[in-house]
Amino acid sequence: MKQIAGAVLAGGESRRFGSPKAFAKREENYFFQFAVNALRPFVQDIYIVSHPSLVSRFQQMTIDKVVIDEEMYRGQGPLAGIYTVMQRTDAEWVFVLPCDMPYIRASTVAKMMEYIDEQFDIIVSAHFGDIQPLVGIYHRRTVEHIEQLLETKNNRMMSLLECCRVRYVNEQDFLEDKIVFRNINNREEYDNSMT
Ligand SMILES: Nc1nc2c(ncn2[C@@H]2O[C@H](COP(=O)(O)OP(=O)(O)OP(=O)(O)O)[C@@H](O)[C@H]2O)c(=O)[nH]1
Ligand SMILES: [Mg+2]
Repeated sequence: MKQIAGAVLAGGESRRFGSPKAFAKREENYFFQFAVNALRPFVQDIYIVSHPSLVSRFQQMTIDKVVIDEEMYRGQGPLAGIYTVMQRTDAEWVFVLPCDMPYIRASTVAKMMEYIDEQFDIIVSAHFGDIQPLVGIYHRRTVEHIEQLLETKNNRMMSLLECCRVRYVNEQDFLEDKIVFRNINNREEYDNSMT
């Protein structure tokens, strides 16, 4: 099997949520743990990529690698997180998940991985037209494009997708419960999803 690393993006500021989303809870687990647990069976290493203020908290809670966004691009969003993990790993592919999808499943990760294909640079979830760049598998060859975008302060994930060969995995490839891709941005979404 191709070498693959896991990246859990947890370097946002959770401004809308009001406290670090990675440490919000669903049942007995912290949000970031759902991403970690979903990736665990399939990847060699998992990198939690966050920012300096959260590092020690993560380190107390996990055996996985906790890294911070490269200083040069800190504050530039998820692309900076993916860039950082690609600098740390020599894995050919990086499976990216956000820290705020508390219904994500290992079975979803497994099904996405079936679409890894050297003809593509990126495999991305796009169920029912809902493109989820943060549920995606990125080949390390994309790092050059990522770097170019970050250099020019273009931080949009969609800009990366536009300049790469992307396999959009949709509901015809495999049917997944919509709840799996639910991400939590604010308190209202949290309250609605927990009740
Ligand atoms: N490593 C890293 N991850 C990020 C960065 N910005 C956002 N993320 C992560 O990307 C995912 C989606 O981001 P958002 O939903 O915007 O979360 P957020 O930025 O923490 O929240 P807001 O401040 O409300 O936008 C979350 O898992 C974030 O932790 C960043 O600069 N670096
Ligand atoms: Mg944000």
